[in-house]
Amino acid sequence: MMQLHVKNETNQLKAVILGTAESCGPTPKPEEAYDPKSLEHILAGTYPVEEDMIKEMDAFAEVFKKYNVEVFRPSILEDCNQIFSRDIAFVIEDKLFHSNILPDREREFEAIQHVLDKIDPKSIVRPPEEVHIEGGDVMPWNEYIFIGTYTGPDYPDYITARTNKEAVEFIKEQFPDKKVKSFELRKSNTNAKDNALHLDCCFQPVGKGKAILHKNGFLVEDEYQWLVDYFGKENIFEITKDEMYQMFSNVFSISPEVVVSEKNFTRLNNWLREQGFTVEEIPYGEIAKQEGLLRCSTMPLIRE
Ligand SMILES: NC(=O)NCCC[C@H](N)C(=O)O
Repeated sequence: MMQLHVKNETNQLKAVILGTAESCGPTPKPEEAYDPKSLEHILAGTYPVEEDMIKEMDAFAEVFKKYNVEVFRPSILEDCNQIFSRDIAFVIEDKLFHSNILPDREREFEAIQHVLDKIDPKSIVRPPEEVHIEGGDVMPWNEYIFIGTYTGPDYPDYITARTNKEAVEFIKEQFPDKKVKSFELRKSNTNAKDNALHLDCCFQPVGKGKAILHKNGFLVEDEYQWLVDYFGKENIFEITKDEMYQMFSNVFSISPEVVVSEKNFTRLNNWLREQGFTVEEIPYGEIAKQEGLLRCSTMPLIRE
């Protein structure tokens, strides 16, 4: 049996699910897009092709190999986009939660059954139907759990709003000893630069107490300010609107010392190195066109 263990975003990674771009299907029709950045590339004729995305994910898998991380891949479903494993499930402490994801993406979960079979069924939790939640919005951070949400009355109008207020209440009930801190995110179905699709699209902790952050991703200034005060201004790398769009906050920590990042994120990668991190740079610019990057492609199962 596999013993799940995830307390935060950065402890030494031992086992992870990494998505796959194999058999991800043809370019979607505009009406099939479920995020504005994919839509933009569908309309411009620049939507990424399978072969290029497979190469990018292979490079990511190589980094895991270098650091002796055990990697599981989803089984391949025909013509199904399975790149973003992060959202379909998430682990907090010793429990794996089966996300109530966008219905268009529900199929992706069945492809990790071979991993679920290794886990004690008592450790697998399916939230009730009214709880909408995706792993990109959930970040365990030691005594805290950070959650990105959207609670406006127009929630049903946003295909980009994935985690609702029922989810925040549900996580609070599941972890009464943790401090659950939620953040209202800015949503746009049509403009990717004004859309924080998930919390990890505008914020992510790195190391033991630093963070990457973008102010405009947050709807409530006090909530953004809470993060600045919690981490300390000197420990924050504030990214621009364009850098959020490029997915700068969606790098991925293998340990408190090692961060996997996109090779063209020069300003961020230099800052990380100045802070003492080892930066493993890989190409991920094609996958970025689907409004997800490295954190989105992974689902950690065990961190030390
Ligand atoms: N955690 C993430 O931010 N995941 C990225 C998911 C992108 C995908 N195109 C979606 O809209 O669901």
